[in-house]
Amino acid sequence: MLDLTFIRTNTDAVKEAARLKNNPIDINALLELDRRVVSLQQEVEEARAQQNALSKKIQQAAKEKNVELRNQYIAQGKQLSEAIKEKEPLLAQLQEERYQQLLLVPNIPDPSTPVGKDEDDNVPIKYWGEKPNFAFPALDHYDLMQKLEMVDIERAVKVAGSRSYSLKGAAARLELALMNFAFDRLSRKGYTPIIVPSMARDFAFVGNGQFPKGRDQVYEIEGQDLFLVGTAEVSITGMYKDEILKAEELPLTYVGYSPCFRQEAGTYGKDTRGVFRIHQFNKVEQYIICEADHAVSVQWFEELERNAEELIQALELPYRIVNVCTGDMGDGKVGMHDIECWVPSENRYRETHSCSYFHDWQARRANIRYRDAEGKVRFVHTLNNTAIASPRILIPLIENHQQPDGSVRIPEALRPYMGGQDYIRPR
Ligand SMILES: Nc1ncnc2c1ncn2[C@@H]1O[C@H](COS(=O)(=O)NC(=O)[C@@H](N)CO)[C@@H](O)[C@H]1O
Repeated sequence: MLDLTFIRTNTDAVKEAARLKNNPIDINALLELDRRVVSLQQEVEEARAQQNALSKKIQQAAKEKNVELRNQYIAQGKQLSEAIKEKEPLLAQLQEERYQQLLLVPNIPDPSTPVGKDEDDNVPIKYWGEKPNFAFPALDHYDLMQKLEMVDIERAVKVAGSRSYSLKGAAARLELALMNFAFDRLSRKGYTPIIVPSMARDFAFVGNGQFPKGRDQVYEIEGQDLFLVGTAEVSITGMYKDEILKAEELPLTYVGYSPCFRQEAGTYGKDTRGVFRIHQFNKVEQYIICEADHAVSVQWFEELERNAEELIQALELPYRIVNVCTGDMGDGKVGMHDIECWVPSENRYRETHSCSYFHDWQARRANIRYRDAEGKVRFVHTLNNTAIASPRILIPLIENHQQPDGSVRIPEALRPYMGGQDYIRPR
């Protein structure tokens, strides 16, 4: 959410941001509604002020035993309270409408963000690693996982419907190994490990930016104010709602973990093979709450990205980084980079990580503030990046490290988390 004063005084910049982000919000209508709220607010406040003045006059008239005048004032007072009683519900309704519209206003993208319509317009900014050159007929992740008895989709679909899966054998161990590997590396950097609720209340999704717009992607728990999170990011943002942190407590650096649940509405027929796009997965998440300073946010954005690169390089996976364009980045982001790992079977890079910074767009929605060095209360800045999301990461991991004999090499960095195992071999 943006500050209303900012929208009033930077209307063109906000309209441009909405245009660039394919956001249909009508800023003129919002400002018209805002003007109605402000003027109605003034009317109610004036009426209240008159009421106060009147009550003093009533007391004065009573003191002077001027019954005539006192009754006149009392009658005026009655008219005023009638007027206020009629205006207040309308004011409350217009304020709620204005708030709901404010939630739909996008953040202003950083000038370094490429202008574009969708992911095809994202701009590659870095490549790392040698793509494997297989001297044998390489298999895709699903064939490999089936041959190595690492997955059971049929029975999972029987239990949970489409886009479900079970990880078996080495894949089940790989997932936990990867989660631990990510937790270890980030804890060593001083990030606080935290395993957060995967169910959260409505306000956490509003604060994070998933509601109201992305509601169709979220599973709801019938009859309760509880929804399944699509990312630990939602729970961490919600944790700090309405808090005022001390400057010396910042930055908060979390390495979070949660199962993630996503409806994937609108992706029918996309990535239906294997485990690329599923309804439930596990993710280790990097999350930062820092002071409200652009340069500080950019520093953390760069650190979060470097952390993920370190993990991917340790897994020996070729990847590239793309600067996500305005049309693909979503409402809340100021800047966003996706990391895409090489998937040999598709002969292209596929997204495995997403790194974003928001300035105070989330903090304003979740009302997360801090008292700065001068004692001024300000909204914090928030950022997040994927550390490891599985089973998505298993796809490049298994495909890139497959061997001519059908085995899969486990990268050195991961072996300590796999009981020292070096290869996954067919039985
Ligand atoms: N439906 C899905 N199936 C499998 N993996 C997914 C799915 N949706 C997202 N992911 C994985 O989770 C990563 C992060 O998801 S994201 O929506 O892009 N970004 C976030 O959730 C942020 N909180 C950063 O992690 C993706 O890059 C991808 O690796």
